Amino acid sequence: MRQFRSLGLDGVIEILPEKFGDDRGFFSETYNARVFADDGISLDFIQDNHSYSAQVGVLRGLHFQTPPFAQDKLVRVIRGSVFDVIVDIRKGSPTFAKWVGVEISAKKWNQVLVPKGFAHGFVTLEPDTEFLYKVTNYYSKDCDRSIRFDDPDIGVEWPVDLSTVTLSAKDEAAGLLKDTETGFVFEG
Ligand SMILES: Cc1cn([C@H]2C[C@H](O)[C@@H](COP(=O)(O)OP(=O)(O)O[C@H]3O[C@@H](C)C(=O)[C@@H](O)[C@H]3O)O2)c(=O)[nH]c1=O
Repeated sequence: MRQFRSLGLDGVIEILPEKFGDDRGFFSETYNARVFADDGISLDFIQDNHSYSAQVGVLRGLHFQTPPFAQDKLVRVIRGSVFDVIVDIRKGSPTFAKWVGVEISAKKWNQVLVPKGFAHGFVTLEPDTEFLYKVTNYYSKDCDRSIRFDDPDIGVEWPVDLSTVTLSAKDEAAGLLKDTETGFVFEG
């Protein structure tokens, strides 16, 4: 039985897909549209992504795409573990700039649904971490945005030494939430 658990922000949920272990190994349905629909969630995933991070402390984020390329993301880890962070960036939302964090790991076999209107990031807690996710819109370089992972107005408590994290050049140069346009209508 698949379990859904709210992580405390509107539409941000943790999913625990069932895993059937046997002598051969295991089997798991990692996505089933009907099960999501039974829980009132209808999403059209059209792209699958896979990132590999070699070291502990690789920090990717905080990312989102603006309309018309805004994305819902269903994220999971198949090797290693991450501390995953989701931030409400919907202007006017009662929880604007609030964040939640959850450990996602191959061992826990959990997933997180990150809806449109939320920025997303993670830091690896183990070397050789593989992160997989489904998204409901195509990648758009023009609509791709990054907000500083250590923005004091968000105040994410990353469980790692921030002086040693590995960032992309894009994330290194990211601006603050207050300087980021957020007045979009994130539909669907
Ligand atoms: C995200 C993405 C990147 N790319 C390319 C652009 C670039 O050359 C290279 C690496 O891209 P990035 O540095 O943006 O990759 P990364 O930092 O892993 O970006 C990802 O971070 C996590 C936290 C998310 O939430 C994702 O939505 C995505 O933004 O891959 C695509 O072709 N398609 C895609 O969907």
